[in-house]
Amino acid sequence: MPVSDVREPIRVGVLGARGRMGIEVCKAVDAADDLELVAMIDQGDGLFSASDAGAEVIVDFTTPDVVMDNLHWCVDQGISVVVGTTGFTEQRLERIRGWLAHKPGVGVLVAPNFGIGAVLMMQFAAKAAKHFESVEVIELHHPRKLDAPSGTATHTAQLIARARAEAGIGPVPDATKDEVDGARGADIDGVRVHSVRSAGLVAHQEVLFGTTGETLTIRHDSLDRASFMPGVLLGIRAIRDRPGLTVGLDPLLD
Ligand SMILES: NC(=O)C1=CN([C@@H]2O[C@H](COP(=O)(O)OP(=O)(O)OC[C@H]3O[C@@H](n4cnc5c(N)ncnc54)[C@H](O)[C@@H]3O)[C@@H](O)[C@H]2O)C=CC1
Ligand SMILES: O=C(O)C1=N[C@H](C(=O)O)C[C@H](O)C1
Repeated sequence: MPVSDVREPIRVGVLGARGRMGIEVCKAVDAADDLELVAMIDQGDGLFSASDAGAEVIVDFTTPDVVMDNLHWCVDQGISVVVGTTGFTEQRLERIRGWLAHKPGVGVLVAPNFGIGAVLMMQFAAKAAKHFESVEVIELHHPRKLDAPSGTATHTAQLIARARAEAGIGPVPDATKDEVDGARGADIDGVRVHSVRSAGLVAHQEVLFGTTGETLTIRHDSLDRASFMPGVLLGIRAIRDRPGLTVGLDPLLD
């Protein structure tokens, strides 16, 4: 191979490196020939060790309450970021766009779910949405998850709501009066979302559609956190060539 074709490995830092996802990401980066794990940072470690180590891409799997500060710092340093942490509202995404406007070479990927099957599940749900009058989302996760509903469920509900609005479908029919708060789940843009937490689960979601005489259930199961790694590695490899904000893994899979 000519010398000019040999690319240096991408230098990667991981935030939340001692967490469930962080540990898995460190293993996956370490095992990839074209990536070099240069910084493993968790709570209490300084972010500066990532820039000192020359990280070119940082992966963030931390918590919704710290991720914006982490991201702001990375963008300020000119480091591209792959973010799996949840808690992203449209207001948060807009703030990131504002930071990136001053850093034209920097890319940020925010993906509610890096599982390829989960991305397809969301796409299939968005496609099915206009054909069914009823829809509910049920997400099921391990009991140590800090947030509810999951980022994936929120994103799915938003996609479904947008597809219904574009197709001119009215509200989901529902004559039920809540006798107990929460019995009908959370309302996200008019779509009911139910959160189940149980030992033994990792990350799962069902989207249940219904119309006259038929139902359609679209279900995805992440049985192991290894399921997220192909998507995370894809993001790391792509993000330096995608300046600005990318939301969701979809454009990288096309
Ligand atoms: N987008 C996706 O595909 C996926 C997203 N997630 C999301 O990723 C996030 C992390 O999930 P888990 O790994 O299960 O949680 P976890 O609680 O196991 O790990 C979070 C880690 O972040 C660390 N941390 C907290 N503050 C920090 C800071 N300021 N700097 C550096 N590290 C800090 C914690 O000490 C902990 O080790 C959650 O928001 C979860 O919903 C989880 C799985 C897949
Ligand atoms: O906390 C988790 O575990 C997961 N979080 C993400 C979410 O909230 O959607 C992705 C996946 O569901 C696993």
